[in-house]
Amino acid sequence: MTPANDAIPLWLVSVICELWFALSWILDQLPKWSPVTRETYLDRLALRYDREGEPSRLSPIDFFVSTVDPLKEPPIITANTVLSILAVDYPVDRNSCYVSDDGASMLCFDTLSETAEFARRWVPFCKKFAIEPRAPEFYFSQKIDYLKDKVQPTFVKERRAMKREYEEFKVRINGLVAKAEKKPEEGWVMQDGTPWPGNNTRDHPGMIQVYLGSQGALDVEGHELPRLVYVSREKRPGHNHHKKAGAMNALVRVSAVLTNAPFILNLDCDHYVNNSKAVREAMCFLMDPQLGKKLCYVQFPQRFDGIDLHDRYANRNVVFFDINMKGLDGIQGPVYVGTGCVFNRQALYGYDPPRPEKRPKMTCDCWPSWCCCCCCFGGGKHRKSSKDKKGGGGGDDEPRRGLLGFYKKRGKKDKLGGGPKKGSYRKQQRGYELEEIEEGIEGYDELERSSLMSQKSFQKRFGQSPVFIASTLVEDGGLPQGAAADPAGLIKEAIHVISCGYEEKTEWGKEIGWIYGSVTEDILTGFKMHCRGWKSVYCTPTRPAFKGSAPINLSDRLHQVLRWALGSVEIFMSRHCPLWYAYGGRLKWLERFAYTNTIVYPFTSIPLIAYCTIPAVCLLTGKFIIPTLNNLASIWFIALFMSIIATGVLELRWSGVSIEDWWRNEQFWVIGGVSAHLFAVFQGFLKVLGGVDTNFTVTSKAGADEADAFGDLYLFKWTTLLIPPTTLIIINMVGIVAGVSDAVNNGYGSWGPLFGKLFFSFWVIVHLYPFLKGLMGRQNRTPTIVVLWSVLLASIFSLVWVRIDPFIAKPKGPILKPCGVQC
Ligand SMILES: O=c1ccn([C@@H]2O[C@H](COP(=O)(O)OP(=O)(O)O[C@H]3O[C@H](CO)[C@@H](O)[C@H](O)[C@H]3O)[C@@H](O)[C@H]2O)c(=O)[nH]1
Ligand SMILES: [Mn+2]
Repeated sequence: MTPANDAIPLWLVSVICELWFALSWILDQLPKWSPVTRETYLDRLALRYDREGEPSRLSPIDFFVSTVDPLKEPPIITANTVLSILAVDYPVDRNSCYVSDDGASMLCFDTLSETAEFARRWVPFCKKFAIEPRAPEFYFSQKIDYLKDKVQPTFVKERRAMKREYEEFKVRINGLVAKAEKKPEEGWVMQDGTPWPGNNTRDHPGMIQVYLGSQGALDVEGHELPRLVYVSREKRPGHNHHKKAGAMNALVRVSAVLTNAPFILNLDCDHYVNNSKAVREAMCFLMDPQLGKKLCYVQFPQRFDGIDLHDRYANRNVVFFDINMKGLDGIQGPVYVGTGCVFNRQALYGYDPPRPEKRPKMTCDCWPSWCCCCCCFGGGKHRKSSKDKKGGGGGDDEPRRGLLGFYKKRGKKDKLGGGPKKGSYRKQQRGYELEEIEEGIEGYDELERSSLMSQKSFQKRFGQSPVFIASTLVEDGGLPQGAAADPAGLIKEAIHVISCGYEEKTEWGKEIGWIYGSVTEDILTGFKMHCRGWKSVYCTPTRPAFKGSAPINLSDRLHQVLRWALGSVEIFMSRHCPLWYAYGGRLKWLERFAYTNTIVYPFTSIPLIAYCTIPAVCLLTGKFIIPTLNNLASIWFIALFMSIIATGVLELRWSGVSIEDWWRNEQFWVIGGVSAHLFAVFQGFLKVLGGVDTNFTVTSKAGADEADAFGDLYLFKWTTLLIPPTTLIIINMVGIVAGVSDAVNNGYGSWGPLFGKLFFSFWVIVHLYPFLKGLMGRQNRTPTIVVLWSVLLASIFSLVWVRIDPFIAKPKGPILKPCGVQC
């Protein structure tokens, strides 16, 4: 409201930018108002479902691992992930591992055979000595005293032997990799002499191979091992395969036919199980008799190995994982981030969560829930988290009500009455009554379900597989009666459900399974579930449940961020945009805010670019956007500034995020903002506005599957990505030089205002500093072209400003230019 009269256009631009920043700040801030930290009690879970000497009643789980390109995703990494899964601390007959190979590579296939063989020794070793993590590569490379807490006398000897065997295993895998480097003329041939069906990776039949499991090999000590299944879905030219989302949906169907566990744990091929109790952690929520029924998934934070000490490009993303996600957990639940997530199979099938009975509400529905938050301001956080800690009822402020509707309930044996009477569940008495009521409506529930959905409508929804459809109706997961008796028939059906025509005219990818239409299929998939009213839970065990790898070089990182941002823009322009999708549904307001934030953030790149340019323009033209303030305005200004700092400090305090991590996050917000996000906005618009040739579409998709992400296209991409930030750095540096030399020439009087301007330029440069380091430092192929382009752009830009000076109304007297010449 206090325009800088001599620089109205600049002032206007900055006010517009500020308005957008304010809006996006609100979108980011509101969903963080009731953060939740959860605690689990594994011993109580065991008391209830997994007692010594009794058969375990823990729910079965199917692990999904996705891989696409054995050259970019090294087989030894995938093998480690698989080994860590086979060795988790969970009943073996309730654990299966499905590996999806979108690259149809025999290398991956052979690697899994070797891995299955090695698992026969690795798994009993892990279980015997309770080692962590159970991915051999990472276990053996730990720099800790491995004798600590280990009492068995044979440990040292067996560890040494195991290490040697792992080295041998690695040699074998490396041998396979070396062999795979050159494809023979006549294509690959399998060990038994038959040609590999996946020789043409774009045109091949579906392939399935089952290893281990009850009918397969036992471990060296004679115990059963979890089942391991290799799956490569059918690929034919002319079919859209929908990248990872398509691969996941194929696995959903295969696993339904072969094992049909009620829960599904999804991992990227590079994310191994770092905490062998991870599944149990998730079950603390999913098998909770009350909370569990409402949960679509339990998400774990993504943690990473092998990131540079200072995490230059904010790969760890701690601000997101330790602040935003915990905030969301207090509303309707964290977003799904693509890996490290345990799903409720029913939620993937597009069913609604159990519907609460209608009953008079005490509060008016028309008020968004954050109004209620305000009322219990202060106590909110603590009340909520302490409730959650009890494990019962969860952080759930809805009245507890009976169940009606489609939700598949746990079998009778799991009912509360059968469990221990004391301990974990505070709402036990209450829960028991409810369970009895549910018992009463159980039969009705089933009837209602089958009458609502005739066989026909089932087929329209799930596709033409009677076996699959039957599996969706099995209480408590597991195979339909009699199905298990015919393994050959099951495999045949499994091949059927991964054929590429299977999803035609069904709801797959539209309403059920992983949702298609965005390269960030994860956000979309989770969003759909939250819209249906499901809740999710964020589980953060002290020992990270899963660990993965992240791109630590600048161009790869920018490329990754570009894909995420592009995915968001795609959602923004689709029918699923959180701004207008599913009103009147059961998506909570603040959750909608958070999703809106996740998809509009790339647009912040535009004001950000303006904001990074303004300081340089100020320095070059001698104008300034901040007018001389009166007292009241200064108080407002300072108060706003202090409140922002205060929220920041509070956030860091409750989340435990360090100042350094926070600062990296700020820096990368600017770096990504002025490069990748900007490109994403343009690519997104070009894509939607239709005038885009198919080539361009391929480019944006290639980012998601890494497989085609090389060659000139890739090179071109990262060079362009680097140009805007480089240009910004250079014009700001030029601006600083110009400003200082101007002040030097004009004497001491002009130093005062200069400091203000210099401050803003420094702000830009310190934010872009990691980028500058990445550009300069140890890069082998120095991107000369980028530097040239940027210098060129920056000098043209500066010259234009100096010459035209649109913000200077009428120069009185000679003005000193950066060149130092009076003109
Ligand atoms: O056609 C494809 C393409 C990719 N993938 C798999 O998808 C996963 C993720 O790919 P990656 O290149 O590692 O992407 P990131 O950016 O590291 O992944 C994050 O972001 C993705 C969404 O953009 C999510 O799918 C991931 O789960 C999430 O970890 C990998 O396991 C791939 O093998 C496939 O299975 N089929
Ligand atoms: Mn990844």
